[in-house]
Amino acid sequence: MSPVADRIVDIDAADPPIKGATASSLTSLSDLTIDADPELDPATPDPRLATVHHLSTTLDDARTLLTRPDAPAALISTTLTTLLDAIEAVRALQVRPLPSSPLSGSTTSSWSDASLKTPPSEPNEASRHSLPAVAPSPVDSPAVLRKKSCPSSTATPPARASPGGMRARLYSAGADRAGASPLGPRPARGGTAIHGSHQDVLDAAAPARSSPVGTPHADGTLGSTEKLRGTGHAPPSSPRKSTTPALRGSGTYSGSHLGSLDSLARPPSLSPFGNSFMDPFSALHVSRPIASSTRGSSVDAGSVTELRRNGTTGSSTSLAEESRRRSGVVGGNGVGAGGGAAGSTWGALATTYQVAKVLGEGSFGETKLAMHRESKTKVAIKHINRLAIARSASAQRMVLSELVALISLDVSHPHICPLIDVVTSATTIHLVFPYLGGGELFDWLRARPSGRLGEDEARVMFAQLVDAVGYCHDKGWCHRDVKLENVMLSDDHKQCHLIDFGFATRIPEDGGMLTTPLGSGAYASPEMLQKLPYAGPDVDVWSLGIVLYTLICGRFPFRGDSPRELLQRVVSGTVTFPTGRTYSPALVDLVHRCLAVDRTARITIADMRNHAWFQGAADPRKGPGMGRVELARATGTVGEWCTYPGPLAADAYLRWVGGASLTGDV
Ligand SMILES: Nc1ncnc2c1ncn2[C@@H]1O[C@H](COP(=O)(O)OP(=O)(O)OP(=O)(O)O)[C@@H](O)[C@H]1O
Repeated sequence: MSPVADRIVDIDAADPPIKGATASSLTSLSDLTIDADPELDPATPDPRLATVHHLSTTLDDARTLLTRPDAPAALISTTLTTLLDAIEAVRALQVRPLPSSPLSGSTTSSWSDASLKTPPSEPNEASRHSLPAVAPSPVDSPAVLRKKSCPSSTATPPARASPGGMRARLYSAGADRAGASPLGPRPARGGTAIHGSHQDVLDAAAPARSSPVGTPHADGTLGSTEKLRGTGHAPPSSPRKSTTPALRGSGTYSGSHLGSLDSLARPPSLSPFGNSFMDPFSALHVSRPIASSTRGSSVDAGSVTELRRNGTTGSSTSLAEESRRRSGVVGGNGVGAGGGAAGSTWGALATTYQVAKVLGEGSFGETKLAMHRESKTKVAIKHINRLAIARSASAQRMVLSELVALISLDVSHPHICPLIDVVTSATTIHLVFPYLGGGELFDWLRARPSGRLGEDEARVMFAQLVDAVGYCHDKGWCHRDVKLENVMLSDDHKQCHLIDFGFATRIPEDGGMLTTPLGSGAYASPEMLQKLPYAGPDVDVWSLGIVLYTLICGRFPFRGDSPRELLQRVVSGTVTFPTGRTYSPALVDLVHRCLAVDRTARITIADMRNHAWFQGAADPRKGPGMGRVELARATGTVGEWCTYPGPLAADAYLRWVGGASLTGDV
């Protein structure tokens, strides 16, 4: 069943349903029950539903494609283009949620301890009532469209223009069931193979690519982590990865390099792929497997900078510059073609958002702070350079994964940073997220004088993360890149939010196994490191164990001077805690259960929720800094409205959160 089939779409529920205008009168949408616009000829299919449905079927197709590790590059490219077009078409409908909604229950998973449940909704009530009125859309006249299931659709009709406002209330009717697939049945088998050549990067026998900031250092202090994907060469560089010094560099397994947390400042990354082994630009650059990269145990940050420079083609031209230079040349393989805003540059984006400073640089472009013009809400916009990804099926697959996963997961979990809008131009895909001002958990932890958290503090943070990951699993997705760098913090550092779903994939529902080794070195499970099959949730639990240990101890549990050494230590099953401090037995037990080498003996998320370490704790999601945004989402309010499709409801979402004191200049 498609996601739309699980959901009900009400368009201007203030209108009484018009009897008789049901599925039977909408021949091309025969399995829909539609209470239609009285102004609409009952015999005429409502193009809005077809547009929404087209997005649904496109998402289904994309989901299916992502289960095929061997999917042809051309098909990935076409699917991505089709999905972007479909999103753009729905976005053009200007469907908006209403400021109130008959809400279903919270979508967050429950903890065994009642005290760990989602906070009450009272504070949110006030914010709901303070919402500004939603301006009527010029698109449509009132109608109620209730959708029960989706037919096939091949075309994306244009939005129908008519006087009056069309407002949509979107809420989940069934997609939030635990384990229910918002995109239909789970794939029979197999994972998301990024790219053929990328599957061999985890050969533990291969010499490490050197970096001082890679993964666990020999003393276990925090270096940043290196993703275990791809061929290991650095793509064309840009001098900035993040505006804040942080350990996100081209990490390796170098371990003889000792240093304090402070001394291991993250060097500016030269790679749009940051710390990744994966090559998103395989067509642009000759693959350089890890084995051929510079080896050695440790180098300093400057050395790494040089190494990474040398690992590129030597071009210092940033992707953005290259894109600008070659504007209009994109689309060779279809990625640059199409899109509702294709042909323009950033015009469509500028209409809605005022883009400001660069926050950091991701794999395919910069992430920038911006302001939603109407609500004055701060957002973070991830700009994905279409030229850059057009050259690489693996890069397009990552973008496709992130889009499909985030739209599928919607915005209904308080600790997953939601995708709230997608704007497409000829040269760039803009993914819009709520702005999270607290930075990465990694940086925040490292900046603390002690470099670690006490158990009570860690429990609150970790519980949120476990809840987020468990939610993904319940929805049939595994993240596969859970790490401190992919957890963003709210302004007050009380709330954490999982980001970066580029490695996310569907969990095989038939007990099948995933086989693609992905992830980040320090957080990679034994089966990832050994290129063994895995179920999906098991690798996320391992990564959570690494996160928990690191939060408490201020260093990674495993370290090695090479992938082989790291692997040896990982599979040894020996986890030691720094001496001189005391740890509760429950904590030690939980860490050991998460880091069980045998993945079948590893604790599950469900059992983690019942674990003694969480018992009797205060609600991990109740923090003094929890703001209206989080409250709204925690109670399911905004999430329920905006549950499908995420980008569709961006405008209303931003209206909703707009009052949450995010009104400063950007
Ligand atoms: N919602 C957000 N609010 C504020 N800053 C953000 C947000 N999302 C991402 N950032 C920042 O933007 C930068 C790049 O973003 P992001 O990590 O999403 O890119 P990426 O392409 O996924 O990176 P990676 O190379 O790890 O795959 C990071 O430094 C991150 O701190």
